[in-house]
Amino acid sequence: MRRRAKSCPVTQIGIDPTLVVPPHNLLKAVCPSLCKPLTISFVSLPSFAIMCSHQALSTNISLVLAALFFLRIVLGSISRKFLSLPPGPKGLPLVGNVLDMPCEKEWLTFAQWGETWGDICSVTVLGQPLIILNSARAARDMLDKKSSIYSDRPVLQMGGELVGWKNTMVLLPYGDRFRRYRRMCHSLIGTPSAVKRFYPSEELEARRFLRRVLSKPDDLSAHVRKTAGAVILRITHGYEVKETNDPFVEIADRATEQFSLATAPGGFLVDLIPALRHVPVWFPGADFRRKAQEWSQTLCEMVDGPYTFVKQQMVSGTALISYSSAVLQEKKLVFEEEFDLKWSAASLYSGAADTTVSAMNSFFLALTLHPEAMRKAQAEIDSIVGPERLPTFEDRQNLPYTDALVSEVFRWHTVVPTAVPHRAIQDDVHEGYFIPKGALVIPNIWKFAHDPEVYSNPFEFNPERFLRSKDRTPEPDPREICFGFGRRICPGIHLADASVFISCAMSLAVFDISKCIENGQVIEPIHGNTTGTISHPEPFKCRVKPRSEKSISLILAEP
Ligand code: HEM
Repeated sequence: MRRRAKSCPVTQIGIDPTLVVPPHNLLKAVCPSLCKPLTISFVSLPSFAIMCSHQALSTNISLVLAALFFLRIVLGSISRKFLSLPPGPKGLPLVGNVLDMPCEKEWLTFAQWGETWGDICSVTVLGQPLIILNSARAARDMLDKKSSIYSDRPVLQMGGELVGWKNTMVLLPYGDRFRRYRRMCHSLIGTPSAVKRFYPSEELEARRFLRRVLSKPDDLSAHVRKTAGAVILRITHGYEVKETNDPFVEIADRATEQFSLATAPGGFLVDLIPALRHVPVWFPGADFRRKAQEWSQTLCEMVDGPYTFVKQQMVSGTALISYSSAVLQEKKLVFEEEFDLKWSAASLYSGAADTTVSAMNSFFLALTLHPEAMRKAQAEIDSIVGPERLPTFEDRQNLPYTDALVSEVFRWHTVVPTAVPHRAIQDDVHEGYFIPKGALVIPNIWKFAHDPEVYSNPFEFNPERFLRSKDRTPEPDPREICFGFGRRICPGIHLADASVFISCAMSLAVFDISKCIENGQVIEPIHGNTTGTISHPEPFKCRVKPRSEKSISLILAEP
């Protein structure tokens, strides 16, 4: 209550054009009798203007405006006392809904709450309000249309503040630095046409992927991971990874693993008691401080190593075209610009690596489970591309089924099921609910992608849902939801889409994917989702073999 009163600039109720519920209706809803004086004041304003002389008019207008201003403050603060958070399960005194919070796959519990409490529901955990959105409409209304309010990120003491991940885009507070990172990303990878300059790198790395799979098909998931790292390091820093023990890939894998540990909910007491971050490193029991120092070191190595590499390549004139070299070649950077460039490039690396791995693994799982979809896509590729070459980006527009299959991969297995929480930068009133400053808003993307009102039989893998036919209009493109919302929407959306498309199309062209047979038994894979901000399909087995001799020669041919 005290927090609301302190940070409640009530005047914004009246002047914020993004509010869905007009202030008067809102006031009427909570306290009808309070609305009257306010309405009268507005109505009577024109009659003042007609009756009075110029000076008297301006004095009167000032008085009326001052009165209105005052009334709004008073009425607004009264009204907010009557407004409540969106509905949700009732919590306990002090700790709130701690015991209701799921330990894993929180998107399933959130979706159940949505069934009971509606598209916008809430819980409070140790005083922290969480607003859960269970429909894409609600997410667009709040996070897209009111993005000036809902674009901050939570403050994480261990991972963000102490280790330093708050300097990467995903945890960067909303503000000037955030806007600079986003501007840089936008100019380099923010549109499908900007991403085109990286098509040759994408195609090259996808070919290398095919070769790795051909030589060691049993290590499929390691190849998927290596390729994701290779693609993004090439694009961000023009760096070509080594086939084994690449130092940058290793350090990045270590840093991202430490990120997961550092940001795991409940992992560190300092996240609950922020004052602990001031405990000196030498203090007995302050293991978390020493761990934070060690992890911070790894993070800095991940950020500085590839950046130093690009700079050396620029000096020697051998730098490949990349996100970093494009900026560096424009001008000499001052300290702050250099900081922005290297941390935004590292943000892209950490944002890209694990997400595309998850999408590619679900592609292989989907084809293992749905050979009919694989055969349709292969027939399409065979007829359009022919047997003499591999598919390229130029073929995409002529491969509608393959394209629909990629869309279905994004929808069927939700890579980032609950996105990353958005944080309200100020108080808001949304659809009659009070959303306090600091509330975390969580879009349940998994639910949006499996909403039976939007996607028919949502648990089926069915690329046809995205194709137009006589008796079917295509279902909505999942890219509109799977990459998040508002000013925090994934900056890698076009790059991710390009990477996943080309790897899928090339793999379909040359490999058959099927269920494994062990000791005469068919191994039936199950589509399960791992818990975590980035969810992967549960490990599964599949068999990948070249479709023909011709496929082998295509894979081995030099580009
Ligand atoms: C299948 C692939 C991917 C999916 C499904 C995905 C999804 C997402 C989602 C849901 C968010 C949170 C958006 C929000 O808070 O509303 C996000 C953020 C982010 N993604 Fe991606 N992403 C993918 C690939 C990539 C790639 C390839 C890159 C880099 C090139 C990238 C970089 C980032 C960054 C830096 C953020 C943080 C943005 C911010 O906080 O402002 N992602 N992504």
